[in-house]
Amino acid sequence: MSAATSLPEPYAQSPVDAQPGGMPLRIDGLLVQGDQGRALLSVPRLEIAEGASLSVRGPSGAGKSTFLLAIAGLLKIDSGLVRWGDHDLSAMPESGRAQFRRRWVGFVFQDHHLFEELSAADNAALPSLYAPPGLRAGIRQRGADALRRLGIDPASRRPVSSFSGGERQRIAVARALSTDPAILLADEPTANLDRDSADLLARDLVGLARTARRTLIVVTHDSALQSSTDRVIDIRDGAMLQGGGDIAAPELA
Ligand SMILES: Nc1ncnc2c1ncn2[C@@H]1O[C@H](COP(=O)(O)OP(=O)(O)OP(=O)(O)O)[C@@H](O)[C@H]1O
Repeated sequence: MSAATSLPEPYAQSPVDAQPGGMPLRIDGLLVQGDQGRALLSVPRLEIAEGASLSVRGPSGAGKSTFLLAIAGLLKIDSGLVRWGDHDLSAMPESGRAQFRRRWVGFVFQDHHLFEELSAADNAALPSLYAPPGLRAGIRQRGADALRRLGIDPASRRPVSSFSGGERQRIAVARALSTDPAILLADEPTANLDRDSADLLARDLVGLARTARRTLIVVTHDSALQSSTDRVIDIRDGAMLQGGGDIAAPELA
């Protein structure tokens, strides 16, 4: 397995790019409840500027994935506001949230959610199935480019079931990047990588947020990734502890 290499070109330079930049996030009084009505997550207030990057940390079971799923529109929000730019997820039905996700969000799941029988390139290009015809070739191309830069051969026809854990993780990242998302959300994106590959991926993801003004939020135990993002917040027992409030994007040099 070759080490991950850097992602040198800002994604904004792609010819199919239709994204003006990232999107600011505003959360107010967010509450997510579990099946029995137990409070799984409470976030009183959080504002993140477009182009800012944020790490979320906390012990197992604290509610980190719940936070990510809630701001991706993958969970029903019981009360409060979750708004990306002008898009109020908390007021949308599931169909509207799904549309929003396909258009604006790249999501790296903790367990990758790959299609085992498909190749790396087909997995990376999956968002093209839902995209308007005019954007499909660009998504496929961008998925293949991201795979190559992450050290995976996009020409391989092997099913992803035969790939290692770290390779699968990078395929999941390439898929999230294939649509050039305004918002990139990733659950433990470096968990299965060796130190060098993890550092390169961290640098590239944070660099992408900065140069192309994408909004990046990662759940991570990786202290190197945490320290490369603009802010770190802690979630414990379903509550945001510190570091909330306003998170600004850094000025470009
Ligand atoms: N639909 C649900 N109904 C009830 N409880 C739930 C539901 N979904 C998640 N939980 C519980 O909510 C808590 C938070 O889960 P979550 O996956 O957000 O934790 P996490 O911080 O991401 O943990 P890890 O680091 O282990 O992945 C856990 O105790 C989990 O079992």
